[in-house]
Amino acid sequence: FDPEESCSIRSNTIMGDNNERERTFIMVKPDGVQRGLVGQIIQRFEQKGFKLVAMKFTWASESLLKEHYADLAGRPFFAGLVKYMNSGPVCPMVWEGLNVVKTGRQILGETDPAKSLPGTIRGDYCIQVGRNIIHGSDAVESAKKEINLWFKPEELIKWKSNEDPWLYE
Ligand SMILES: Nc1ncnc2c1ncn2[C@@H]1O[C@H](COP(=O)(O)OP(=O)(O)OP(=O)(O)O)[C@@H](O)[C@H]1O
Repeated sequence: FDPEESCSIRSNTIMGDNNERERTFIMVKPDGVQRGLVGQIIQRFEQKGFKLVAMKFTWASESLLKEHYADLAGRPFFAGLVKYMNSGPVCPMVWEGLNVVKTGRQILGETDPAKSLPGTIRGDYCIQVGRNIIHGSDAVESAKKEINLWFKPEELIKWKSNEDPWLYE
């Protein structure tokens, strides 16, 4: 029994070979890591049906974080944001699936945890905007930029999930 072969036969039969879908960049921030929430966060994306394409555990440099948050460089909280994001390791990931950028943001909740509904990650696990435990791309274009910034192309793993035909018509 070759699981890889069985996997590709099933997916090829039902979906064809071009089943690459939208991708988003999700990152557990240093407070999420310190508070032991990496597993819970992964579980929510997995259970929804999204497919993990890349993941690492890293302590991001200030220069990488400044580039990641370049759009916010003029904001008064920028220096504090970079310091917070550089205060410990983070867990950046790439998730794939239909509408994963928009749905991913819904799974995260609002930027400000106080405005996030229970049932969302920020609604359930955190309190303040400056310690909101997770990042998620806000658009398909920014997802592409962020994925390129945090991952090398060879770190994005191509694989076929046996769940595909049970998730998509
Ligand atoms: N008023 C604020 N005070 C402190 N930190 C803030 C404030 N506003 C935003 N931030 C921090 O900057 C991050 C980026 O802000 P942005 O407005 O881009 O929100 P977002 O896109 O929901 O967040 P993220 O990009 O982290 O998913 C927020 O997630 C939060 O950590």
